[in-house]
Amino acid sequence: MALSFRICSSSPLICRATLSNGDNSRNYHTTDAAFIRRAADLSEMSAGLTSPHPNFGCVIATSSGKVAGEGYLYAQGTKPAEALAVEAAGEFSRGATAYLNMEPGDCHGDHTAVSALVQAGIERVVVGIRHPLQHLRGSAIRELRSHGIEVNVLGEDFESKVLEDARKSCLLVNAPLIHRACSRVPFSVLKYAMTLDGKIAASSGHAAWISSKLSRTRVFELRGGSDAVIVGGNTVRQDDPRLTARHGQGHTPTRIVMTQSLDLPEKANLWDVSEVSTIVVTQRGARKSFQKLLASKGVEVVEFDMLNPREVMEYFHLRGYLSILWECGGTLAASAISSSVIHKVVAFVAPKIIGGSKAPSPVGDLGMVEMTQALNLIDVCYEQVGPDMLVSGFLQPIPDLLPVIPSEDATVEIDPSVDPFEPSIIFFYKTWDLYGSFSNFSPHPIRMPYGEENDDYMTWSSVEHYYQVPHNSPCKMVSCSFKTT
Ligand SMILES: NC(=O)C1=CN([C@@H]2O[C@H](COP(=O)(O)OP(=O)(O)OC[C@H]3O[C@@H](n4cnc5c(N)ncnc54)[C@H](OP(=O)(O)O)[C@@H]3O)[C@@H](O)[C@H]2O)C=CC1
Ligand SMILES: Nc1c(N[C@@H]2O[C@H](COP(=O)(O)O)[C@@H](O)[C@H]2O)[nH]c(=O)[nH]c1=O
Repeated sequence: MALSFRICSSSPLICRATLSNGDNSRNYHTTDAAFIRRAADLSEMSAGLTSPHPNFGCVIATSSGKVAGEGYLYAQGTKPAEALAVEAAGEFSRGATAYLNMEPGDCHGDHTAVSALVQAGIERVVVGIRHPLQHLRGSAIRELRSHGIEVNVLGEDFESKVLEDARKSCLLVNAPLIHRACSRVPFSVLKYAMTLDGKIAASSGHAAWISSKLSRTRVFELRGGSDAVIVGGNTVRQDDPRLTARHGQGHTPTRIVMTQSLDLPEKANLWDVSEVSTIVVTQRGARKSFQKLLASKGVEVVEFDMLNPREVMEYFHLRGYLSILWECGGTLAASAISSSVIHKVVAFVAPKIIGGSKAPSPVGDLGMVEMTQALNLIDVCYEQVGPDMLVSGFLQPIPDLLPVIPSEDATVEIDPSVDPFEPSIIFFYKTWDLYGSFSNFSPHPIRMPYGEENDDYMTWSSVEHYYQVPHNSPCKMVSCSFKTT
């Protein structure tokens, strides 16, 4: 059975989906699957810009299978995909079906997405996946149903191979958020370019360039879709990289350098933070004078008692980072894989041979001695990019939301033996949780009275800014009158 999209320019309808042969229920599933996939594709158009929110896409289709309107969330804080789609569809929304790659995050009293669908007269909503965050999960679906709208969730209300594939595309476009919901580290992708004989540089360390220009543009896109790019100290010394996204649009990720020695050059492209910030993570106490030099250039230095990929990733998870692109050499890559923080691998293989028994390879020592120990990638994809072959796959599967996160109605205590009010346990607010505005890293400002008898108020950009105020400052907290905006 085939589904085709035909462009129609004479009306606000964008295109028409037509089905050929097959029985009705299969047609029904195929249509739903195709529109859900389209919603997932749309949602990915703003990858990197919506973080820490998910990528949302919405397609409004009439009962005759015509697309009446489409929308996707452009960036954090902009109009929801659902509102844009019903605006585009206009009167065609009445009685239509809305396809959403993900249940809307009906967050902190903001009902814009649900209201837009209800007010537009949508009759049925098909949802690819429920919202992965526990406190948002199920609320929008319940709200829509309370307005008499039929809501179908893929994998819950009906199942078939074609719908399962569509659901998978919804999991893929929001893999970073789903990992956030289920683990304590950001979603990490290890990317490298290697020659056909498996080298990521010549034995001299020279690596510019292995992959083609077209492949490197794809890398810029990957960077643009990530919250941060990370390299090891040796890559900074060898390559003096910029690590910017230069594909001409969108977001540029934070650059992170992981170095134990802090033995880095005084001048480097990464120390130019005029357009993008750089964070250097290092061992506590390493080269204090160099730390000062970096700070004077505007580079943030974060010291760790135990500098290893897991500690570093847990730290960036707490800072709200959703996705990290590892562009390091084999030494750090091996350490990151061994620490189980790499979820996906993206390799550009160039049809070149450089040779050299000492030339570096993409992954250093993992301590494996037999081929049976090799890590097998799953969901592997192959794509030709110019002269190169792009091979990608997952080292860890995307957690399946169905069994891992129960719906809000069926929520049970994860560990009933842990009492959240036990005094010895400290719980930190996270930006994406309920009351996330109290997190140190939330961008919400806080406002405090300046003194006991003074009507003046001081405002700090975030809780972290407030924390940085010296304890003996007259600005210190005198009463607990938090006002978050
Ligand atoms: N073709 C490609 O895609 C790429 C090629 N390259 C090439 O690879 C070569 C560099 O490879 P490589 O030396 O492996 O570089 P890495 O980027 O892996 O850097 C290794 C360094 O990372 C730092 N580090 C911090 N913590 C750890 C840890 N827990 N485990 C391991 N390392 C840690 C150390 O820095 P420190 O010594 O400062 O303490 C270490 O020396 C260069 O020739 C470069 O051109 C690099 C990236 C991609
Ligand atoms: N040599 C090599 C790559 N090398 C990676 O790209 C970094 C340089 O980035 P930039 O300075 O922003 O252009 C370098 O430090 C290393 O991490 N990448 C690739 O896609 N293909 C290549 O052939």
